Amino acid sequence: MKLKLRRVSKTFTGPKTAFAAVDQIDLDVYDGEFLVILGPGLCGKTVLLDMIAGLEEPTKGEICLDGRELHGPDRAIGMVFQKKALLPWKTVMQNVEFGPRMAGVPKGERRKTAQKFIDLVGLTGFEKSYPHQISGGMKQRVGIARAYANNPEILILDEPFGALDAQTRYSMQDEILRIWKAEKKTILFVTNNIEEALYLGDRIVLLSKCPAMVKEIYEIGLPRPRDMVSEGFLKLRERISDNMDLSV
Ligand SMILES: Nc1ncnc2c1ncn2[C@@H]1O[C@H](COP(=O)(O)OP(=O)(O)OP(=O)(O)O)[C@@H](O)[C@H]1O
Repeated sequence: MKLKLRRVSKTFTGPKTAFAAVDQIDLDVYDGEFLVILGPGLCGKTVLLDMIAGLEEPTKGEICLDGRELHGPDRAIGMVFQKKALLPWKTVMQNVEFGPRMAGVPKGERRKTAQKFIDLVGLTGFEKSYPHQISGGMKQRVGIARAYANNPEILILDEPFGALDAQTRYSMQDEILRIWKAEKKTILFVTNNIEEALYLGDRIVLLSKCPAMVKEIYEIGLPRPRDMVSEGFLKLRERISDNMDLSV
């Protein structure tokens, strides 16, 4: 077991009100798996991820990585965001080597690491480009390379392809599977899109509407690459769709 969540809850308290965003989530994430967290819009997915990433402290419950309880951000956990993740004044290379640089990795070594992941995400030749000079899909590739360059044990991707056009989104889904197979790191991938969840995940954790609770966990036994119009895929899509709370 890589990551363990036990009765993790988050309530935001204002001067007069309390708002429960996440309610008693129990979750086990296996080493090396591709786990998808699926839930309707505004159900509390980002709040849950922020707690795993150490950006928010749970109100109750505990989060353990390899048996050790997490408090605050941890280098073992890397994040790829939907947008605004890149430093606009830095080149692709500088963005990817930023983490290792902050960690004090010597220049030669961090260049080598950054180049490896730039190549892995298919951006060879764009090292000197700035974020405004590349497309949305390419920016997400840089975000993925940057997260991997920090050598995390778990990668969290929060709706990373949500802002991309449909065609780019499909190709990025294949890319992330290819990278996951090559690097063998545990991935926690959040989406509100059932097809995307079914195309990618070893398992899908379906969350309820806010406050987020685990509604059901699906083991997706379908072979990869998955055929989105196969009978198995469509049946599972229907089952999940029937079980998914409507957005807000
Ligand atoms: N710091 C905060 N203070 C108060 N309420 C918050 C805070 N952060 C999030 N919330 C509330 O928690 C709920 C869940 O938000 P969250 O961003 O986790 O949803 P989500 O499932 O990630 O949404 P989406 O699918 O749109 O990305 C929302 O109603 C939001 O307003």
